[in-house]
Amino acid sequence: MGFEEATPIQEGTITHAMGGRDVIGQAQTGTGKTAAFGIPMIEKIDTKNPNIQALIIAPTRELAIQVSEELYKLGYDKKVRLLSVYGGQEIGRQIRALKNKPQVIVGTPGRILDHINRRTLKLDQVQTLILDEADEMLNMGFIEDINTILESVPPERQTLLFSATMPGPIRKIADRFMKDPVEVKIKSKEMTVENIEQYYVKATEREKFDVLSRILNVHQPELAIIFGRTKRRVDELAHALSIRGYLAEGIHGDLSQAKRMSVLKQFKSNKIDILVATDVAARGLDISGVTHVYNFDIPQDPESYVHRIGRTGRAGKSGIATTFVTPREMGYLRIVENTTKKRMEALIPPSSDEALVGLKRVAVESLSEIVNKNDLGDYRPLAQEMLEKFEAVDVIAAALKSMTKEPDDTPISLSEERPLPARRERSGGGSSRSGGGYKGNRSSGGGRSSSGGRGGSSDRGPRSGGGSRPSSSGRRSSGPRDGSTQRSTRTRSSRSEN
Ligand SMILES: Nc1ncnc2c1ncn2[C@@H]1O[C@H](COP(=O)(O)OP(=O)(O)OP(=O)(O)O)[C@@H](O)[C@H]1O
Ligand SMILES: [Mg+2]
Repeated sequence: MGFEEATPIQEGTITHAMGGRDVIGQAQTGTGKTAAFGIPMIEKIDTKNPNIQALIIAPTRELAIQVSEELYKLGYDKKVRLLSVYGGQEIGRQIRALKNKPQVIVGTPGRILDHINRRTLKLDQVQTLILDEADEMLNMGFIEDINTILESVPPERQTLLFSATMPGPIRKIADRFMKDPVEVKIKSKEMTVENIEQYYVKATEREKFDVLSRILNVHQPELAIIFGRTKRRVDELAHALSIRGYLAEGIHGDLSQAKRMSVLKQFKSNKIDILVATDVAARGLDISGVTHVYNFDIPQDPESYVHRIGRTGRAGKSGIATTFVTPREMGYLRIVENTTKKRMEALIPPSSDEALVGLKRVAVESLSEIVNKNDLGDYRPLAQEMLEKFEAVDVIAAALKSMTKEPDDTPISLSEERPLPARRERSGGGSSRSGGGYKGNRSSGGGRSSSGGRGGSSDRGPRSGGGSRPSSSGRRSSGPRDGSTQRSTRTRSSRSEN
């Protein structure tokens, strides 16, 4: 795969895992945790044994697909048979594929459970169980599903658990599911990788969009991800950006699986420059070349911030993260900084003149590129003709002028998002969160109709915190990512979300 040396988390965990120990691995985003669990897992597979020998559970469909792609590469020479099972894909096809004796299964909790219930997935020979992003699966309320899945896996298995963040309650999972695990935590001063420059921009809710477009014109990101708080927000932002001429598409949990995959594919192949996303795209996704991450809405908790900005600056590359904060939300900014142990630098929003400078620079770049291609054929005689009439510098200036995309002020409409409830800075840092309650408990989503008026539904899991957290109101959305869906009332269609 062209790797030259092991990353620290790989160096720290592979030997233990090969020795059969249970391992908890924590390291910053983009530092190769997939291969850290993937290599020992693949090494252990007996290719002559037709049974399922390893099960990897990931929180989202996109992640399940991506992890299986990386494992496929790792197991390619050994000819390990691998299958991914996730919601949104036709179950009949998966059932047929399961008959081809895969040895490794990568899946999302809901769909794995579905197959267990249909008796189409036999896990009694599993020797390695891996939980990727275990804390997110807690956030999403998958704890009971995971419990049930674990009952179908032999207790003498090896268990590996990996994530960039490990809030306290994850230890409970470890106590419950793991045997004397080795904990490998790659120590670093900060929770986020050094090669991500981190900025914040103070702007009111009304100013945000124009400030964003000016910043985009100055930054000229090659590939950017913009995070919005709710599904509606993401839809509106993607639409508004398209109106202003940016190549942007939205991705969130209400879109069909086919749409989610096609948007990601377009983004990976540079057909769109900007991916607008809810937290669905925040975890684990490894898209090379993401140069910029924007938090159009500041995330509600520090872990989410860490994962969101970790979509850039991966595998040693550099990246820039910019977080918008409304004046009332400054407390959240401090909470994030206390947790990550890293100060964000204030970014002064560029003026429209400065944004124009950025646009002019783009024109210069594209003109230079055309010159360098040296494919001007019959344009040259026309150029000669013009040069007889005008000064060369004027002709070039005119060309640049006509190529410069003047800042677009086509009106757009964006529903106002209420700021997060005012929250004071807490001392101590660490895994600071409100209400003392951990957000992972599905049944603790009390007070969920208390913040009436906040539009759009969150695309993340349930939250506790005594109703102080924003929650979905009005619109009902499906899927376990929606905190408003109580376990007991969970429908089949919501199950198939994952
Ligand atoms: N030893 C290595 N040398 C160079 N690149 C590597 C190495 N190991 C993994 N990579 C690459 O680094 C990128 C990030 O890896 P990966 O997605 O596993 O990160 P991660 O730690 O799981 O991040 P996250 O916390 O966001 O899930 C991938 O493209 C992967 O192929
Ligand atoms: Mg990962």
